[in-house]
Amino acid sequence: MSQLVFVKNAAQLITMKGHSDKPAKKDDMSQLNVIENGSLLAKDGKILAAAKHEAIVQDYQELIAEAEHIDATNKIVTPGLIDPHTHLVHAGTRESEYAMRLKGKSYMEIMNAGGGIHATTKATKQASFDQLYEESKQRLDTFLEYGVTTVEAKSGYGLSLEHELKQLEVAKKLNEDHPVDIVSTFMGAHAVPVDERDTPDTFVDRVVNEMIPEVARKGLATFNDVFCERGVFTPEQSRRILNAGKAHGLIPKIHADEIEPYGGAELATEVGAISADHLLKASDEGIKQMAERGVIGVLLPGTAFFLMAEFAQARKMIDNGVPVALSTDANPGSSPTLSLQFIMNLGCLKMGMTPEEVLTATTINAAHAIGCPDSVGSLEAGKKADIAIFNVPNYLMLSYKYGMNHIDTVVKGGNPVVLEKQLQ
Ligand SMILES: N=CN[C@@H](CCC(=O)O)C(=O)O
Ligand SMILES: [Zn+2]
Repeated sequence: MSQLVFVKNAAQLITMKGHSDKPAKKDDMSQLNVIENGSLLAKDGKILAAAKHEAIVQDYQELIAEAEHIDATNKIVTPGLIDPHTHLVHAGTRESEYAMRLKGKSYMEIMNAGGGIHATTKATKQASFDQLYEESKQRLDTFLEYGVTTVEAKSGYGLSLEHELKQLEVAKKLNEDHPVDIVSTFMGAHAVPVDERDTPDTFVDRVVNEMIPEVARKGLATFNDVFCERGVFTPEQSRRILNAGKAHGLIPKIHADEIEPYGGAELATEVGAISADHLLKASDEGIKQMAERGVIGVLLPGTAFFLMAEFAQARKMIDNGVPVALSTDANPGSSPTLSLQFIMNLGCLKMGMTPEEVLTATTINAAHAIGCPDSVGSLEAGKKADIAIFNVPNYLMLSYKYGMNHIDTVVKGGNPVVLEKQLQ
């Protein structure tokens, strides 16, 4: 028997229809395709129809009679949110570094002294598969409770073949076991390990010759990422790593221009990256090139907020034609939040984005940034029935009542997985 779910009478059904072929940019980022008093019928995990309530009732009477009903009266319905940049799989926390930063130490000072990414690498290497799985699963549960149904997850706290594979295998198993879908990125080049055997260049050799081929052979990642930043990997080393990934079928992504302008946005364009992420200090030339080549800017305002740094110039990027997506950057050092709703708030309040643009940036543009716009990111017939129902009467409320979890119900692949939570 088929499984039928009927989400009915939404005050606003925000479909995001019409942006699945290419990411939305400029004014198109404001086209949400909202249906007032909308309903949605899903069958066997896929969306059958999303339209005005009366129209669906007329066309699908018999199926509706058999369906499980979810009442969305006075609520809004959006595609399940998508987080296109997380460091989901890691062990431990770094609250002592947070306290140090509050007293004036910088993120890079802490990392150069052996903390930062190195501290989480040490904890992640020591953690068993099961411990990593359990810690990461709890984060995924929270993502889901906040309306996120797909996340990208990077490795990068192993920094050796064995431990990078362990992180990616944990992500693979979680993808199999957990309702949230995971798209994996290999990020062996997250830092040069504090290990006397390696110089930066010999470590890059290992990433290129040892790790990338094995990750690709095992089919453990779709994307290949690098932390291109002064004191971490140079643009030349990053180019080498991203091109090596491409040769093995891994699509380039890049941590670009986070701490200082370093040519990361330009390199993303040159290597044909699907996205350049962070971009707090991206140059005007880099922004222009990204717009010309359609490289998605994945902006991470939680990181700027938490590092007390300047925010990326989202307004300038959007006005110049860069398709923008938003993400938590969830990680224990620079952005320990799991709330993509709060990131949307920061997009509006700190980066000059509109409530419409932040919805585009966390649904269909985020889907494009991780290569799955054909299956998720909008409420259109044929796509996965990944649905977020928020306990607010209109989408402006998501931005207006900031810092809260407005989720009421989450449907994943046609299954109600978070049910009727009270407004918190
Ligand atoms: N900047 C590089 N990597 C992460 C932070 C990782 C960490 O501090 O553990 C980021 O995207 O912000
Ligand atoms: Zn990151």
